Amino acid sequence: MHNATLPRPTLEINDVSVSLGRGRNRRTIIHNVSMHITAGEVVGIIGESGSGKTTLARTIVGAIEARGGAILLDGQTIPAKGLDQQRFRRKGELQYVFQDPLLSLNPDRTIFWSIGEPLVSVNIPSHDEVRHAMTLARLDPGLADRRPGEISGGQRQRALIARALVTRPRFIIADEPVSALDASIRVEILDLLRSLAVEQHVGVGFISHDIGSVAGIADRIIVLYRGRVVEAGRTDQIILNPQHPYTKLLIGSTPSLFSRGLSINERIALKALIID
Ligand SMILES: Nc1ncnc2c1ncn2[C@@H]1O[C@H](COP(=O)(O)OP(=O)(O)OP(=O)(O)O)[C@@H](O)[C@H]1O
Repeated sequence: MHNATLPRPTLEINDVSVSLGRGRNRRTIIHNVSMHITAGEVVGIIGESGSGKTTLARTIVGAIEARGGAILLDGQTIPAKGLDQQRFRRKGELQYVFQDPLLSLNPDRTIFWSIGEPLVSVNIPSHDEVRHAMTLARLDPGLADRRPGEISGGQRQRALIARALVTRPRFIIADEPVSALDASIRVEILDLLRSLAVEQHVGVGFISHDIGSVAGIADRIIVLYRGRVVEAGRTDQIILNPQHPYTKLLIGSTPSLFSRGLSINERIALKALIID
């Protein structure tokens, strides 16, 4: 049921369960997960490898059908399948950024083509729309005619973010968007995602196995463990006063820089010093 007390616009994940695999191998990967993301905030979703982060992300964006529960945008259930779902996805209000830009960008096409592609089903992408998305993603519009192999890894990640931004989404789910990047580029992408939330009022779901990155960018954190939310709260609360043993373990291995009352921007800057 929609929670009437939530501020809007809000993306709500309501008691969602997901089962994957066939026959005897079928098992439940996500167990009754509830969470929400409000426009203008970054919500970190943290968990170790295999905890179900990608499955949850793909379910939120409609690539996997939930077994139970609902996903709502502004109180309206997002259609789980069929034409209604296609119609919803075409509007591009909810976008997904993958970890690996090389897998997501067509190697034979220009960056311009890849960024404009999500618009193709609605209209022919204009130069202005693509340039605007590139500018928002802090990607030099002069790179529009290059192929993915002709730009750097950081630029490719920005191209992927521009591709998500071209439909002017209200929510972006970014799945390990910085894991494959060098430390300094990682910080730039974290800063970019943070700015999209604060300046463009986009709601960002930021998925990572790295508590340092999540703590550097998120307003709130959700801790996923074996497909269940074991802890959720404001970032400083979770970092300074973790309750669940698994969260304690995650935080125990992270330097204590976060416990000194630093602002998010200071944390993002410091992240450059403590990564890896
Ligand atoms: N199509 C599938 N069929 C069956 N099991 C699957 C399928 N996809 C994922 N799983 C299982 O679901 C569990 C969660 O996987 P998922 O990729 O969501 O985790 P994750 O937290 O994103 O991990 P990582 O950080 O390594 O990407 C894993 O045990 C995985 O083996």
